[in-house]
Amino acid sequence: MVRFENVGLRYGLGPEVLRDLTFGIDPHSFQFLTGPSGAGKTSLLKLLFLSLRPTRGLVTVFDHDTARLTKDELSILRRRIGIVFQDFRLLDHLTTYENVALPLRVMGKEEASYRSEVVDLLEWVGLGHRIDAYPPILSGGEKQRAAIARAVIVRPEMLLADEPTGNVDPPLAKRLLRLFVELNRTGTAVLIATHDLSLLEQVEARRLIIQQGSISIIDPNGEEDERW
Ligand SMILES: Nc1ncnc2c1ncn2[C@@H]1O[C@H](COP(=O)(O)OP(=O)(O)OP(=O)(O)O)[C@@H](O)[C@H]1O
Repeated sequence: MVRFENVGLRYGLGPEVLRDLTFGIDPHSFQFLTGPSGAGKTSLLKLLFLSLRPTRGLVTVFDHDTARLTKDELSILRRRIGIVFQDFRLLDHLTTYENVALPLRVMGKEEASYRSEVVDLLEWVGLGHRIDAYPPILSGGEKQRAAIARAVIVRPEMLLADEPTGNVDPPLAKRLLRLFVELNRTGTAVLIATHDLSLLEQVEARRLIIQQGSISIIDPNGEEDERW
């Protein structure tokens, strides 16, 4: 589904913040991305979401060499990827319901075909009472849950989440993790960037560890992954 070969990234004329990344993400797989603050997790997510291009190396997503794609082709590929940004990126002039329904509207679906699904999902993430509220009056944790609901509602082929439980308490974090696990069971490849050790302990999954811009991989058996 995704393949990185000797990928490096620098911002402007600065030092390389990611170097020599070689790894892959399989369809239907589940993995965590961990590492100290500033190690390069968000930068790696941006490469995966095709919002940044590498300064060297090869990034292949859904069998496309991303360096050869036009802007329009990139945005078509991006629709197959769901993302939960660390800063949520909800639209303040739309209600919680409208924010979550937006990707379905953009896909041209009729509201009657998705309304109950959106409402059910909002109730599941504990936002049933916030359906008609606008983002500026939501708490950080409520915004985070709305952002997660917006990313999962379309059942993307790959879901990327940047610290998706950073603003909620442990029981709610567990519930949100279950949502990601369920989504993964229905076929979505999931990658969750997190510092939260208790989250990592709840699911036996592959770990991509970024340290000082380099990657190492631990498979669910606790051994170095030999495939890449
Ligand atoms: N737009 C940018 N311009 C210049 N440098 C940047 C930019 N974005 C990130 N960096 C630098 O790249 C490095 C990696 O940052 P990144 O945000 O990817 O780390 P992170 O692992 O996600 O950190 P955190 O866990 O704190 O969110 C840092 O040194 C950061 O200062």
